[in-house]
Amino acid sequence: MLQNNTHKFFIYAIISSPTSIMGSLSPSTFDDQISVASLKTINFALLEKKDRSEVEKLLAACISAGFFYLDFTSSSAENLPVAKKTLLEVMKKYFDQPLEKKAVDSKGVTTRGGSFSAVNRDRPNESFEHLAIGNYELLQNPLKTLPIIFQQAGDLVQTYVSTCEHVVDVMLDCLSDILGLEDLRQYHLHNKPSDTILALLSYPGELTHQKHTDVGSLTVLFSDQWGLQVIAPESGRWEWVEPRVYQAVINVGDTLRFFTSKKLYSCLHRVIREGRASLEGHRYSIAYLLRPDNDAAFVDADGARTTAKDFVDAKYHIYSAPHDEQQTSNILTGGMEQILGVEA
Ligand SMILES: O=C(O)CCC(=O)C(=O)O
Ligand SMILES: [Fe+2]
Repeated sequence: MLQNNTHKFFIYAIISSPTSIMGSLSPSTFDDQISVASLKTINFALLEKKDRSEVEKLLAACISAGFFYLDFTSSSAENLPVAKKTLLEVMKKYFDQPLEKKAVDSKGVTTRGGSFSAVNRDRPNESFEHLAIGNYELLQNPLKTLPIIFQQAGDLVQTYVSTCEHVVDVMLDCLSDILGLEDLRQYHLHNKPSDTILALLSYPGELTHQKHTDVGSLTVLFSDQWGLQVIAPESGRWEWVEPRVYQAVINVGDTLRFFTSKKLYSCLHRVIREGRASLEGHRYSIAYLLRPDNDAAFVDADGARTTAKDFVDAKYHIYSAPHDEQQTSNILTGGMEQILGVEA
C-alpha cells in the first residue's frame, strides 16, 4: 500500500505542471481515458453590467452543459475565491473534530449534518460527511446556526453567503431578461423560509458522491481538488470538471429547469476518486445550493404540480434510498438520465 502510494506520488510529480495563471490545478495531462469537460467560462463583472453578449453566453451554457465556470475578476464578488480559501481552512479544522462533537451541530437532522449516504451495502463508498448551514436560519439567528469554530472566524460565513446570494440574484436577473420571463428572483427571496444551504462537504479516504442532479435552482461550487465529473450532453459520457482556484463551478438544478419550462439543463454529476482523482488526499468542497422558497410552486419532471418544500423532501428521501428504489423514480436524476442518454 505504502509502495503503491509512493508510486502514485512519483507519477504525480512527473506529470503535474505548476498552477497556471487561470489557477487551474494540474494534473491536466493525466491519462485515465476520461476527457476533461470543455466548460465555458462566464465573466461575472459583465453579467453585473447586463452585457448582452455575456448574458447570451450564460444562457447558451445553461441550455447545453448546464455547467460553467464563473470568473469573478473585477466584479463586486471578487473576494469570493479568497474567502473560499479561508473557509476551506476553517472547514478542515471543523471536520477534524470527533464525530460525536459534530453530531451535536446537525441537531439530529440528517440533511443538516453528519454522514450522508445511499443505503446500499454494495457501494459503501457512496457517502460523504457534511455540514449544511441554512441560509434563512443564518439570517435569523447566526449564533444558533453556526458551530463555534465558524463563529470564531468572525463574519466569514455570513459574508460568504451574502456574496453567494448576490451572485445567484444577478444570474437569475440575467436569465429572466434573456428568456423574457417574469422575474425568476420572485421564487428565491432570501428573507423567506427555504432549504437554501451552504453545504460544506468532506470526503475522507475514498468516499464518493453518487450521481445526481441538484434539487435546487443554482449551485455555486468550489473545490480545489479533482473528483467532480459531469455528463457531456453530446456523448452521454462522464467527463472530469477541472478544479480552478479562482473560478466557481456553477450548475443549473432541477427547480430552475422547471421554472423555465425545461429549457435549461440540470446536468447529472457525481464525485469519484479513481483515475486522476486518486492522487488527491482528503477532498473538501463548498456548495452554495440555492433552492426556491418553500411555498414556490412548479410542475416537476413527471408533470405533477408540487411545491419546493415537497420536492426537496422527496429528493432527500430518494437520495438516501437503496439504489433499486432510486431506479424506480425520476427524482434523483431530475429526469435527465433519459434526456442525456447516459452511458454508464
Ligand atoms: O463535492 C463536489 O464537488 C460536488 C458536491 C455536489 O454535487 C453537491 O453538493 O450537490
Ligand atoms: Fe450536486
